[in-house]
Amino acid sequence: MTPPPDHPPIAPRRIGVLLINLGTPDAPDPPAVRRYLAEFLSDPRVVEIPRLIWQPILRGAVLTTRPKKSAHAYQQVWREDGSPLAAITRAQAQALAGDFGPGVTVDYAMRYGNPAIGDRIQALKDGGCDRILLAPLYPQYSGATTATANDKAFAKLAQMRWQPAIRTLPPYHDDPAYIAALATSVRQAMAALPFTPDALLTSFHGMPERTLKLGDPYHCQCQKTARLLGEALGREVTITFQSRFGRARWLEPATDVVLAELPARGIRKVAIVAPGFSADCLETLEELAIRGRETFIEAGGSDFAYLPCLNDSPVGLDLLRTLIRRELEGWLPVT
Ligand SMILES: C=CC1=C(C)c2cc3[nH]c(cc4nc(cc5[nH]c(cc1n2)c(C)c5CCC(=O)O)C(CCC(=O)O)=C4C)c(C)c3C=C
Ligand SMILES: [Fe+2]
Ligand SMILES: [Fe+2]
Repeated sequence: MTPPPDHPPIAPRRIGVLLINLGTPDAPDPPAVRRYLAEFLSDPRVVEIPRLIWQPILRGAVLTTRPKKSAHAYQQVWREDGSPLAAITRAQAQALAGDFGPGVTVDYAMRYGNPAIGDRIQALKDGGCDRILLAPLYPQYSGATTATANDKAFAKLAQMRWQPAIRTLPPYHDDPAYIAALATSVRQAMAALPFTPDALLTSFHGMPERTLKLGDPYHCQCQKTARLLGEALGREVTITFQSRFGRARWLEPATDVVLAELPARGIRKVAIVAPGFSADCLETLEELAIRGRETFIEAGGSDFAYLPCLNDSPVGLDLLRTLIRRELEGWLPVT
C-alpha cells in the first residue's frame, strides 16, 4: 500500500530547531503594515479585550490611522535585506545551521506574517524531522509572546495525524549564560563609546499593567534580568518599559518619560540597552535609537547611545547555541 503523503521518510530521523520571533510586515508600506497589524492585534493573547468590543475599534480607529504612522517608522529602519527583525532572525538561523550536527535542521519563523510558523513546521516535517524544538526567542515569558508562539505551533500540530515530538525553549531571563552574554555585549559596546554614560537604562517592551495582576510573570522576569545584569556589570541599572499601546495603564516607569526627566536630574549622558529583544527591530531602532535620542537631547541631555541587541553577534550566537544544545540533550546524537 502507498503510504499517505504526510508520512515523513522513516530514515534518517532528523531534528528540527525552529527559532521564532514576533513578526513584522512584508514591506514598509501602509497596506503591508495594515495586514500585519490586523493579524497581530486580533490575537486575543495580545489584546485581552472581548472580541465583540475590540474588533470594531481595531477595524475602525486603529487600522485606519496606525498603518500609515507605523509604515513611516518602518521606512526609517528598513534594510536592503528587509525588516531588521526578519533579517536578523534569518541570519541567526543561518549562522546556527550545521552547529548541532548533520541531523539537525535550523529554521526560523514569525508568529505574525512570514515565514509562518505552520508553514515552517510543515517544511521541517516534510524534510524528515520527527522531533522539533520550538524556540520562541523571548528571554522573559509572557502570554503575549512566548505562549502565543507556542499556541500557533500547536494549532498546526492539531491538524496532523502523525505529529513530530515537540520541546519548547523555556524562558531564559535569569540564565547565567544569558546574563553573561548581555554583560559582555554591554561592556563591549560601552568601551567603544566616545563618552562615559552617567546612567545605563535597560528598556523592556511594556505590557498592560493588568497582566501582572492576572499572573503573567513577565514583569517579575524583567526585573530579575535587570537586577542580575546590574550585578554582573557592577553598576546601577535603571529599568524602564517602552512601546505603550492603547489607553489602559501599562507597566511603569515608561522609557520615554524617564529619558525626558533624566537631564533635569543631572544625568546628561545616557546609554540604553533593550535586553528583552533577541533581535533589533522597529521598537529598538526607531523607538529607542531615533525617537529616544531626540527625547533625551531635546530635554537637555548631551550624549546618548543605543547599545545593540545580541542579534547574530558572536556572543549572541554563542548564547543561542548554549540554550539550544541544552534542550536537544537526550535527542542528540542523531543517527
Ligand atoms: C519583546 C517582547 C514583546 C512584548 C512583551 C510585546 C507586547 C506587546 N506589543 C504590543 C503592540 C505592538 N508591538 C509592536 C511591535 C513589536 N513588539 C515586539 C515585542 C514585544 N511585544 C517586537 C519585537 C516588535 C517589533 C516588530 C517589528 O516589525 O520590528 C507593534 C507594531 C509596531 C507599531 O505599530 O508600533 C505593536 C502595535 C502589545 C499590545 C503588547 C502586549 C500586550
Ligand atoms: Fe510589541
Ligand atoms: Fe513602538
